[in-house]
Amino acid sequence: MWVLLRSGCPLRILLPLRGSWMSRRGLPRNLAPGPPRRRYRKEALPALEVPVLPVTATEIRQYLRAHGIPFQDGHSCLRAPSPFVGASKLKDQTGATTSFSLFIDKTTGRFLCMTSLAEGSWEDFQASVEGRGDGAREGVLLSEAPEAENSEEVRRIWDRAIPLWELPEPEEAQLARVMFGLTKVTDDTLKRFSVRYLRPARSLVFPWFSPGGLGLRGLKLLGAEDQGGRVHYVETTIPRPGSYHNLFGLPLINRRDVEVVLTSRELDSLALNQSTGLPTLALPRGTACLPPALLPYLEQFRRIVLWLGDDLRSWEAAKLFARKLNPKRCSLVRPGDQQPSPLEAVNQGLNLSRILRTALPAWHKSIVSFRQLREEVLGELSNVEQAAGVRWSRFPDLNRLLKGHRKGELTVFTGPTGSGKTTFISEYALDLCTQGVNTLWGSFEISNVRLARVMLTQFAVGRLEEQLDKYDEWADRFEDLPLYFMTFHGQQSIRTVIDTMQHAVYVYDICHVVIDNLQFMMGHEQLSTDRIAAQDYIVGAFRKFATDSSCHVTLVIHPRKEDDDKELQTASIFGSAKASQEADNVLILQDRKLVTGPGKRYLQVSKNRFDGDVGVFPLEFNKNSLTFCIPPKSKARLKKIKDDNGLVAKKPSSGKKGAMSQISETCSGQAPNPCQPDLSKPSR
Ligand SMILES: Nc1ncnc2c1ncn2[C@@H]1O[C@H](COP(=O)(O)OP(=O)(O)OP(=O)(O)O)[C@@H](O)[C@H]1O
Repeated sequence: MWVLLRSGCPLRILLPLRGSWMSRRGLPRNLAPGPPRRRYRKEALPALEVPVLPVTATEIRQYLRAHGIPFQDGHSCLRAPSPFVGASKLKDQTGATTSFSLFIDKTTGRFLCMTSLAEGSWEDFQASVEGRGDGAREGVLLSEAPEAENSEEVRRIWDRAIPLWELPEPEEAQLARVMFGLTKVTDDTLKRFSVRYLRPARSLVFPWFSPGGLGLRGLKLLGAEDQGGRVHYVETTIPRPGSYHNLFGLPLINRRDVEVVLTSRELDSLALNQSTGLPTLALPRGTACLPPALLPYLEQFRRIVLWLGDDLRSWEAAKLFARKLNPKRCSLVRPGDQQPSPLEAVNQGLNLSRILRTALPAWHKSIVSFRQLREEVLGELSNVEQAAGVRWSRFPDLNRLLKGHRKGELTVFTGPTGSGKTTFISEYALDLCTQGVNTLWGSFEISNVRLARVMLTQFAVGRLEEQLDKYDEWADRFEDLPLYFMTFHGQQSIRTVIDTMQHAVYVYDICHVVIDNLQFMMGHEQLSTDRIAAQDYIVGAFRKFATDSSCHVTLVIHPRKEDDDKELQTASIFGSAKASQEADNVLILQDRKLVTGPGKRYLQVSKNRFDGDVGVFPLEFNKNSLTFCIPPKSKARLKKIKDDNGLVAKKPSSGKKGAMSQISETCSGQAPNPCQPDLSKPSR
């Protein structure tokens, strides 16, 4: 595949840790290519590539009309004649015209020519239309996409893999079928989808063919491990997940097909296609994301059924993806006892066509009745744990209070100047990110390089300065996290920041945005009343974004200047009471070093809209790894706080009186006196 020079930005995903028989890239050691080549990039960090001026669908239409370019309006793209196809190529093998083979994404303006596979940004397209260099107009494409460098490796693995039924030992084939749950999937189905088996890695191999059957672009290896009676699947892709854009099953789609079922796993697609005969496609990275680069391939379908899995996460992903695909053509299969994942349904002997008929339309008007909501409410009630969100692995006490990290919520985080807010929130977000929560960082105060250094240290749980030989290993793993950084530094307008966040949600399926900190969007208002009004407006904008985009926003806000020895409360957040009213959660990093000695902090949850549990727990700081943990020998433990007067629960009880016993919630809801936030520290 070829891309224009300015196009493309990396996508990232967490790969599960691999067993020792795997090389660093997850391939069997005897198949791994020689010493790892180090790729140098202009941008070391996965910074968000946001168009300078975001384009709207109306502007794209106006531009095309103004330049006399005919177009057709599609579900998520506009179709136009491609300037990247020579006249001789305008007929494909079936003789049909391919003159409208350019797909322009209505939200981002990015284009893809389905015939030549040229792609680029809206600016690239305009430049080519106006003949402004890049050679794009003449179809001279400037650089080779990175996956080409993997082609040898891909070919080598593919050639060593064989169809399951050609395995010499029938027992081995049977074992593989059992491990992958394929006992009811026929050889015919595996053959149709060109699935092979790689013996040394004991993995299924799913190919990624170029559209039009032009060759092999990549592979996905699926290994299965037995973990105490449960099968744990391990995926490895070539190229890396960020560039792995395979819609598995695409070669089997006929250009006249108008309906398709989207699944999150290749195995589900096999099962569905076999038992219903319907066209099926599997998403490249499951429920983690639907990259817009795939949307052109889905334009031909008038109806898309999303059957992504059997849990609440799959359901939420299905709703998000339907927005991108145009909800009016989407239906969703709701997870439930009688509606497991497609492969499981086949194995249980269920009727998959009947399940597909129960799919719910994704689109409804802005007013809904309980009848439309009842299925969703049932979903939440029967998956209580998942409804509570993703749980932190490093902060069990946070799970006890907040229960988890949920989409669509707004968390306000505050703490005294220099108390470690950035350091803590970095670990708090990293923890979620390592569990697959696609995260976008807006660090306006400290540079992205410095932030990434803190995060990498926290990720490796130790100082990398002293073990530079391990740097590449950790950096490789870190690079695979679904983590992005906005490139802003210093003051920014809220409009630009929200536009960037919207772009990131669309392109990278971001579920968590961290803004450090709000004061950098406040402009230069001098009067305190203007500052309060500006902050209220900004908080309102983030609140609306979180709800509308079903994305969690964590917003760091400085406290008002108060006496150093006074504890902070909800009312200490700078500005009016709007921030705490709009927030679903309020977290305060209490800096009680005077009482507890250096390094010790307390995290207080002073508002929790999900279930009302508030409380406080101690955190100990490790200066080497820049991480926080619960002090091992401390008698002070998590305390749930009922109200100003008393505790409702504590586990186990605290020893000392003092440190935490006075901390109590005083969420008065009254606007505190406006005064300046503590912005004494300059940007770093
Ligand atoms: N509990 C702690 N004990 C001692 N040092 C800490 C602790 N937490 C963080 N630090 C260190 O203090 C410094 C400042 O931390 P950080 O930037 O996270 O604070 P902050 O509250 O975000 O600051 P600001 O108010 O300027 O935004 C960092 O060098 C960090 O490593």
